[in-house]
Amino acid sequence: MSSQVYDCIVIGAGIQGSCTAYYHAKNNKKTLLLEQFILPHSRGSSHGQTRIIRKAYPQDFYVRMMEDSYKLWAELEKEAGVKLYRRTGLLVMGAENGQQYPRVKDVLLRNRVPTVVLKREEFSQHVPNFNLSSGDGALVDTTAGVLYADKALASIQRLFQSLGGVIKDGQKVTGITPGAVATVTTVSGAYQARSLVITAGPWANTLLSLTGLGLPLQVVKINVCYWQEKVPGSYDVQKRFPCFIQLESQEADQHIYGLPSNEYPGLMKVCYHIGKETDPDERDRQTDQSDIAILQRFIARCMPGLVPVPAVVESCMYTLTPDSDFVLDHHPTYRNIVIGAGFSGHGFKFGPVIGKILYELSTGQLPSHDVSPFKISRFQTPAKSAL
Ligand SMILES: Cc1cc2nc3c(=O)[nH]c(=O)nc-3n(C[C@H](O)[C@H](O)[C@H](O)COP(=O)(O)OP(=O)(O)OC[C@H]3O[C@@H](n4cnc5c(N)ncnc54)[C@H](O)[C@@H]3O)c2cc1C
Ligand SMILES: O=C(O)[C@@H]1CCCC=N1
Repeated sequence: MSSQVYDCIVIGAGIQGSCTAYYHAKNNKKTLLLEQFILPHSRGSSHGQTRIIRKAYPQDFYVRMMEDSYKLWAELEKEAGVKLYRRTGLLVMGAENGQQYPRVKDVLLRNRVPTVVLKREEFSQHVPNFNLSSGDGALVDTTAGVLYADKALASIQRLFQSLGGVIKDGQKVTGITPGAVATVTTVSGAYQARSLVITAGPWANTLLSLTGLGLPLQVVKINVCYWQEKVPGSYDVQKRFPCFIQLESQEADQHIYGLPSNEYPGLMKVCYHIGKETDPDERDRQTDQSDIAILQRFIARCMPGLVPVPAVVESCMYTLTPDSDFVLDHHPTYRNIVIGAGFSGHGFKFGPVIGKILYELSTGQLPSHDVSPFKISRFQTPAKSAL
């Protein structure tokens, strides 16, 4: 066992764990970040080149957190000297008389987020090569855009190390002994700290079971599909094509979302916001493609400039809570263990603000945002008894 006692050990070096570790180190806490795989890796939820950043949400609390997150991303960008964000705008479409679109519109306008509501007759002038569904409204959250995810993750880990933080990768955590000084055992060592933060993504429940806790989380595999432009450049970021979210559609109950052609020239990323359940260690054995069939129908109808057969399919995982809101809380039995989990397919953009909140919780400070929507006690299923 290493004789050093860290202020904090963070378990899991995805975006949430890396940001949490960074804010600890920035505040002079001796911090160890443990990761099961050799970094970088593509087996969790934070890999890939791009993610959407937006304020368009149906809940005010997410808009408020995003106000902070945009500022923190800008600080990180400056500190790292790497471009992490590109503004593209986000086109949001959904039934004018539906449940979701009017709520997103109200929340954006109430929070004075720079928003353009598009009239149907001017839609195609602003958004070429896209068919707006009948009955749908459309608006643009103009400050939204693309985050360069892989670059962001690598930059934050580098900044953490430059602040004196220690990363040990290839160190799968196999045991946790809670206590005022907790011990974390990995496949090749044991480490001690006064506080622990568990940010294990799809493996959250595997880790939490080591502390006697289970959360109602469901892990699903997402087919990350890229679709070829029939005419090169039609949906290109350089031509200012926006990101989009189609809230409800005739093809699907869940959102369909897309990012302009960027990382793979001539290929636009369009995905379905749900997938089929998987064991995170067996992700590639989950071969269901029903989401791809939904996307093909949507693309054929609404995006006639794309070939309706995916050109590239990559894999990623969501860890869903029953209400799609995150878990940001203390462990119910061990106060010096803090949990960040269940980011439900929309957590990347919040990385810095989540890192800051988890740092505040683990150092006993009042969190800078209302964390009541993220408490474990909201789940009906009682937490399993502690060890
Ligand atoms: C296809 C797709 C598209 C998405 N699009 C968006 C988007 O546009 N905008 C957005 O904001 N969000 C988006 N998200 C969601 C976002 O990417 C996730 O919410 C976020 O990456 C979750 O990060 P995490 O750190 O919780 O998990 P992860 O990135 O999975 O990190 C957890 C880490 O813990 C490690 N770990 C697990 N167990 C152990 C152990 N025993 N010992 C040591 N280490 C361990 C894992 O190896 C992993 O590296 C998307 C997600 C997917 C899959
Ligand atoms: O978080 C996001 O912005 C994306 C797009 C909508 C569905 C989930 N992820």
